[in-house]
Amino acid sequence: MSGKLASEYPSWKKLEQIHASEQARLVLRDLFAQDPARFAHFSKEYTSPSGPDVTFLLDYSKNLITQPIVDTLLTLVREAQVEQFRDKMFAGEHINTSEDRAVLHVALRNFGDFKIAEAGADEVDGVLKHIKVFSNAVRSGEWKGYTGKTIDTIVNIGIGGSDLGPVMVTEALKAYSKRDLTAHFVSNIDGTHIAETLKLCNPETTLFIIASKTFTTQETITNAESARDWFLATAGDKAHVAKHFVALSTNTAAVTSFGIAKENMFRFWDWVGGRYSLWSAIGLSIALVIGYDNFEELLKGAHGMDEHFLKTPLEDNLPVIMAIIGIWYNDFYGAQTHALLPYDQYLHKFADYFQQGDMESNGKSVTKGGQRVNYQTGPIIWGAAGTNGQHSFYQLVHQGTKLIPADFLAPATTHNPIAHSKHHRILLSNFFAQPEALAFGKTEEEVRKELGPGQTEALYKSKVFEGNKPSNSLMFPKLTPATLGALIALYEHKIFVQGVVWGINSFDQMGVELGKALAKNILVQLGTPADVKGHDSSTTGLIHYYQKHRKE
Ligand SMILES: O=P(O)(O)OC[C@H]1O[C@H](O)[C@H](O)[C@@H](O)[C@@H]1O
Repeated sequence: MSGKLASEYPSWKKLEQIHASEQARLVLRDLFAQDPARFAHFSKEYTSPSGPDVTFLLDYSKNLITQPIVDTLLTLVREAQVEQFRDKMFAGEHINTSEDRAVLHVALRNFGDFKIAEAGADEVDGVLKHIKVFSNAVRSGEWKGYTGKTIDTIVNIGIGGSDLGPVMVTEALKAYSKRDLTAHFVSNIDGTHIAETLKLCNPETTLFIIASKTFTTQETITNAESARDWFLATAGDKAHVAKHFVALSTNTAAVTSFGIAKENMFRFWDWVGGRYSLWSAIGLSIALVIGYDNFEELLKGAHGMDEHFLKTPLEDNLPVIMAIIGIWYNDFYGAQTHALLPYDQYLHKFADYFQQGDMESNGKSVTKGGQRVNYQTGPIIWGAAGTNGQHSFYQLVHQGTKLIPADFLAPATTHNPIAHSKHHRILLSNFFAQPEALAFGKTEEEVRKELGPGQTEALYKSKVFEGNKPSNSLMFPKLTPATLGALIALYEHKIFVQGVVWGINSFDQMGVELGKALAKNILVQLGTPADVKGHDSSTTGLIHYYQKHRKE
């Protein structure tokens, strides 16, 4: 984030040379054969330095790396001044330069530990208390709807960072949820999303949570207005809105003008980026679903990782290690994507969540100093929960032409040990088998031996697995709130490190603006063909087609 081009660092050139000269020798079969202690050399166990117990194992031995490569990548991290920028972030310096803002999601889970000098950082505790009191009141049934009934349904209306974090975490921690409180999440402007959700709700027992940092997002405000109309169609009196609508926002004026009382607004601050906001008031739906104490465990688990990131030497620093491995493939091997593959059904939204977390952060092509980069920045993030992916896209990962680095994640113990954990043992056998198959493959010799003579050459060849496909494996004892908090923070800091090395601003999102502006312009032209002006022939043709075929 110094704004310098990463390719100008001496170690970048060195890494290019190493890649060119060593690539042919970076073969996992050989690397493991040469070093029987490779696992010990390239794996680390994390233990939370404070707060609730969190441990996990990061095995990064199945990567196309050697110690000199790791050392050179760490030098790159030093040359890019990652440690200095990390310290600036924790101190509240305005490292989001384009918006002149601090980047302080770490302050939301700090519990008075690090000293942070930024307006609002001292208000975090007050908001947490507000979340605690409110979520307890709703969960206990003390908070009543306008006809005196207990709330049994919550609907979070938000999009992007005001949706994905709560969705991912409430799914991930479903085992901790209050089963008689149903949670829905409405994000899409497509009326189908709110309409189908409202069919499942009773206005007397539903609480709407309007989650929007800016409170100006078109999707969220439109959905919130439709929800309010639906509610008032039954409730009648506008005064009842106070019992059924709360807001999570930084924009008090817009919240009150929507009709939500000030005391029903949960605040946060401009130094919380949308995609880093689940730790803030945006987490209210999480606290409602899993209870405030579990929400606090999530935050404390993340805080432990913050401390680890802040205080651990680079060579043992897990976010740094994951970041440099990613850079190695992204920038020197030309890998375009990175797959997140949790072998845990509860984590089925993990990749969706980090699509925004990573791609909105590091999807930039200009440095902080305004120079066009001459290397690859953020990877395409994708993935799905195992074993589902094995039956759809793993074929390409194993035998396709692309290099797809992947992270495999799994808990040692399941929350659902049905059939004496038979399911879990089968799940884990796949979790162990896939990285092994990717790394070591199957040689033609092995295939020939297996099939015997007399087969076509094409058949022998089609059954060869080249192997040498890299992956990280991340295993933890059980998916607890604190463990999840630590895992999310691990990836957040990985993204930070990569952004600093690439010299980009990971904390703005200018790239989403153009489409928004064009859509606004088009919205007022949708009436008649004569209104459609100023577009290329393709866009004009598409709008005309719509105008010809619409029924309403
Ligand atoms: O929370 P809001 O202000 O409604 O913003 C919701 C989302 O809007 C935009 O799409 C931004 O790019 C996202 O980062 C943000 O999370």
